Amino acid sequence: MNAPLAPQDLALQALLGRYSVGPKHLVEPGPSDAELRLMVQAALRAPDHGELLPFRFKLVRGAARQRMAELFAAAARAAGKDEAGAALDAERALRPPLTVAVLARIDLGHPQVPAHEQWAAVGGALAQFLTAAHLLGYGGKMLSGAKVRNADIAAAFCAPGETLLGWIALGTPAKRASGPSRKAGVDVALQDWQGGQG
Ligand SMILES: Cc1cc2nc3c(=O)[nH]c(=O)nc-3n(C[C@H](O)[C@H](O)[C@H](O)COP(=O)(O)O)c2cc1C
Repeated sequence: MNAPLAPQDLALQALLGRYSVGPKHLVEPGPSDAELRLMVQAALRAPDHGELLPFRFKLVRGAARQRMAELFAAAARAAGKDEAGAALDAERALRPPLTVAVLARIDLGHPQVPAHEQWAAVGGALAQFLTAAHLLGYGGKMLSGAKVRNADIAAAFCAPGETLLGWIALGTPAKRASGPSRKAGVDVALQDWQGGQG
């Protein structure tokens, strides 16, 4: 019999088992308000140089879902899609039990923290948010697409100076996700620095 896993091993096992779960595999319920606050607390534990908080999570709930669907449909038409394509895009706004818009607030003139460090903090926050969702038993996937650059959509979600990164689809996973294995990834991502160039 295997020795029981220590709590820290269980946490690591759960961490290594996080895969994105796409909207078509997400069912009700989505996370509660208390769980969402925990997920944002986890996001706030990401490294953030200068504690600039260069991100915001905006919940799309209630009547706002229909408004987002209308914006998605209009963006699809503006991009030259027919009515069937527009309906499909509108459906993307309505399908997940909960959608969370992710916004970046990058201070391009910050005297100590360059933009790339602020973007790193945004990515860290996103990863922590998704991992916390997974640890709470939910599935989710970060999605963007050309619509994040649609002027009407960007204006609807962003305050001045903000960038719309995309939307996290969240819900209960209808099936166990097992995503890409990335088995070779560690050998690519982990290297010794040889002391020379590059
Ligand atoms: C900012 C951002 C935007 C993304 N946009 C999309 C997208 O529009 N469509 C998509 O299929 N995956 C998108 N992805 C990738 C998925 O969220 C996911 O990371 C990828 O499918 C790998 O799956 P995994 O998280 O299980 O490793 C995006 C990821 C990030 C960080």
